[in-house]
Amino acid sequence: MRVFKLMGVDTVFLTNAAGGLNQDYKVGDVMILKDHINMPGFAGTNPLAGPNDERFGVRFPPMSDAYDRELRRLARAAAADLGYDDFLREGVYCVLGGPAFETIAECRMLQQLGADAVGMSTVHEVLVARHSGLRCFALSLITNRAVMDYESRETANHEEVLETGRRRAQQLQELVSTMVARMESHNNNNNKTC
Ligand SMILES: O=P(O)(O)O[C@H]1O[C@H](CO)[C@@H](O)[C@H]1O
Ligand SMILES: Nc1nc2[nH]cnc2c(=O)[nH]1
Repeated sequence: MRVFKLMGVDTVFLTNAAGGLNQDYKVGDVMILKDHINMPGFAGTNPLAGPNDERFGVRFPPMSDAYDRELRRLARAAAADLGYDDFLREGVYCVLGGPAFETIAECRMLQQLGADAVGMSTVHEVLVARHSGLRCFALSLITNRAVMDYESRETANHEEVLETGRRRAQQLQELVSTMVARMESHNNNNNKTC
């Protein structure tokens, strides 16, 4: 993220595969991140720990505005125009350290804490990006449903994650490229009026 910042990048798009905790979510849904829970951060694991590099940002950066409101609005509009409303969601992503998938008790706890999806990435990058003042937009593909029921015979597995990723890849590409095209056209129009 810091190299991007030094290269003059101002906005980053992040994507991940995640397990669905929200009982309304289905495998194949695409969730716009509106917020996150940084579980490793509760135990002091944060990429911003250690001496602050003032060239990039302040010691105590806010995170209540981590996921850009305007880009989320743009994503909802682009998804509606592409006919993706049926599988578009907006919710809270919780990061855990991995690499093991969650226990049933952990999934139940995360759901009660307000998380809609659980994964192992993205939040570290967002913390560093926001510290540097980059605008962030992130999407989770719900690749599997978190196992929440002691009667269930299902288990999370990486093959299902990869398979769901392959199934939605083209639509995710379409969503991101439509957003980027609209951002470019917006920027060009603004430059003309300046
Ligand atoms: O977060 P990404 O890398 O998209 O992938 C998620 O899916 C993988 C597990 O199947 C883990 O790598 C987890 O972090
Ligand atoms: N932690 C976690 N990461 C995932 N990545 C894809 N699915 C999952 C999941 O169920 N849990």
